[in-house]
Amino acid sequence: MNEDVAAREIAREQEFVDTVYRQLEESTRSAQELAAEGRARGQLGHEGGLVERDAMVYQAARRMATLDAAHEGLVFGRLDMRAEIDEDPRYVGRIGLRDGNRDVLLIDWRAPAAAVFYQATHADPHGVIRRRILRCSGETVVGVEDDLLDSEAETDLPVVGEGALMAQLSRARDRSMHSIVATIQAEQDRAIRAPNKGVVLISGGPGTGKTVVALHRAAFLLYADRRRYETGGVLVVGPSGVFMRYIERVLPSLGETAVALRSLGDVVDGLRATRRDDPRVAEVKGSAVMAELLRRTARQHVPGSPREFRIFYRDDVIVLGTRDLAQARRQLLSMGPRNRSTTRVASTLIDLMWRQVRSERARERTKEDFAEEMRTNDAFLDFASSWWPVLDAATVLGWLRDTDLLARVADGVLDDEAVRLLAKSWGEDLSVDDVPLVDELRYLLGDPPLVNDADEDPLDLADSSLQELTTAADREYAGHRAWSPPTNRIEDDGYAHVLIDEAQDLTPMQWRMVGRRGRTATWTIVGDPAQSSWPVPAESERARAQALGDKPVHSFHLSTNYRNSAEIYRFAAAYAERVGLDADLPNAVRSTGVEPREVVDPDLEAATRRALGELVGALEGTVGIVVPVARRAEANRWLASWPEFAELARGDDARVVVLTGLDTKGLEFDGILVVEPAEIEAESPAGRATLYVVYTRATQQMVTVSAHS
Ligand SMILES: Nc1ncnc2c1ncn2[C@@H]1O[C@H](COP(=O)(O)OP(=O)(O)OP(=O)(O)O)[C@@H](O)[C@H]1O
Repeated sequence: MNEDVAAREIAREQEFVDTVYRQLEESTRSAQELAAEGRARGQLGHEGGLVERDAMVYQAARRMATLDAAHEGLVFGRLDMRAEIDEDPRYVGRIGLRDGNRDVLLIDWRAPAAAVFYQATHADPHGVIRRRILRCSGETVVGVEDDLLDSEAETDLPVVGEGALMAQLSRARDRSMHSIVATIQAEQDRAIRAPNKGVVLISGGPGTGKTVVALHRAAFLLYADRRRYETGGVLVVGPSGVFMRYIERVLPSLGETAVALRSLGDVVDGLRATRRDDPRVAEVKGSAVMAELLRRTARQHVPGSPREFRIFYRDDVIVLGTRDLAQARRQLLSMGPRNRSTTRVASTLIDLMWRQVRSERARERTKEDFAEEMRTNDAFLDFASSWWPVLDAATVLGWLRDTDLLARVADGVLDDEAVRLLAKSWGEDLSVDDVPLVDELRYLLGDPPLVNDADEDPLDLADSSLQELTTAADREYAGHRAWSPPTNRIEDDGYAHVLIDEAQDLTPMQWRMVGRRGRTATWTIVGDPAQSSWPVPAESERARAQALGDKPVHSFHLSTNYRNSAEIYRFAAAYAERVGLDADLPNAVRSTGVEPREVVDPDLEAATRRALGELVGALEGTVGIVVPVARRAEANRWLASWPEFAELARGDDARVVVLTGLDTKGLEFDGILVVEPAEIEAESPAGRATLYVVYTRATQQMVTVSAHS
């Protein structure tokens, strides 16, 4: 195919793309005019609805064009069909658009009419003769890539290009993930468009597109039933803040903003944790038995609360002693979550006290008189509210810092070693693994009744301190949420759809936490068991099954690795087999001719420096230096002291970064430099799976460096 043909085809497509952008301008102008007119008339009727929609479409398109300008633009696909199906070409884009006559100009990629763009194959062309992908930079078409799907069709359509998929896979990586909307493959498309019932479970080995497929599915669901998901909310959960930042631009670039993106440390509204516990501690905190330990904790006496109350009533001294209070506690706890019973405390105590009223002078009064007097008695009110205060979950978790209390509630639940680890683990701030514990306690304690559903009891302590957990910083992602802001109340925790990425890493306690947010939701769950860093998979499986209840599960499997070069993935797969990981081994399609290198050099620092120099010299994009946790500080010091990399290692979009094995989950780099892989393998019970994850992060080149062979 000569270059003239390619240039001519590009020029033709440019004409169409120009028409699309002109139409956008046009729609906006008329939208603005109509809006102004509507405002002048003081109303927006049916026309007004259309105006607003056009204006929104325009805004969305603008944002997308700037966000992903370097990759695919607003218009990215064209189908030429058999003449008996459609004589005109069909264009597919990130949003749908109509021309002045309201005829379809551009089909939204999520619309049923666009499905054929992804599902047509050589074996089954679905009436498509030629599929074309347009590469744009901003509003300019810079290339076209064609696939002739129906070679038997009589056609004079020219076929240009080498294949868009390979071009996209070979591009240099920056620090964020991109949309794959133009090159979604047929097996991925089936998972993206799966009917929204129950649970869609997407599995597949490393680099098979699980994350991108899940995100495109979120965008698809919002398109298919916008009203439901915008009001009910979509929760997307990934392993870490770094990972969430890595994927965060994909949804907006698909036109979606109504999604809450959360890392495991900030699933609970109002809490944000980034600190990770040592793996052994995380194993204790994540285990399902913590639920029993916390159930006991939530029933404890409030530390430091009064254990007795005395009051003089007429001729009687009334005493609420240990036994009475124990009885009152049992009674209140049997009525449901502790905070919900705050409105019943006064009446429960008054009942017990009234039984002690004996004197004649007192008996002249009725129980109602007595109750009335107590309800206005400051000493009684003070006692009741400090004996049975509204409890906030984080405070109750803090009770476990008391080693006696911890030993009491852990008796028969945790062994001595686990108790010791837990006792040492509490930091100044919450860790990622503390968050599900706080959430568990929130549900055990319950929310205090709201003012308007409480009765007239003066002990209605409805202004819960839980409310204070919400701050502006807690809602960094609030912009992603089109529905009402978080209230931190249990009844508002639920979402209409819950999407879990890297699901193999959720601990049982984390499954309980996300499960509470998806009781009535549909779910998308993606993961790869071989990459799991949780040491007791069977326990996690059980917790997952519980979280999902009896929802029907529809499974999809992805089988092609689009990330790693074939050379790198061969190395990783051989490792997985050698160490006995029961790995799902996908087929890596792209070969670079560059094998991974294993360097052994007693001077680890010099060898690392040399290897890094070679990688940044050979590659255009990012390089990750992956080190054992114990060497992270040292490796950062090395990097800071090497002047030749100072520029590359600076800033949020640095090309070179230092990470631990767990930090690399879900991410990818052009080059990976693994320092002391044997130590990464040895540093945690699931170290082999972690090292397998590390070995599957590079797109182009990988080097390992060890001091000893
Ligand atoms: N159809 C596709 N077209 C272009 N690129 C794709 C396609 N599918 C996947 N990719 C690319 O392959 C890489 C891996 O995708 P992704 O991270 O979603 O895989 P994953 O299965 O979640 O990986 P892992 O489990 O190893 O973290 C990404 O760079 C993604 O953009």
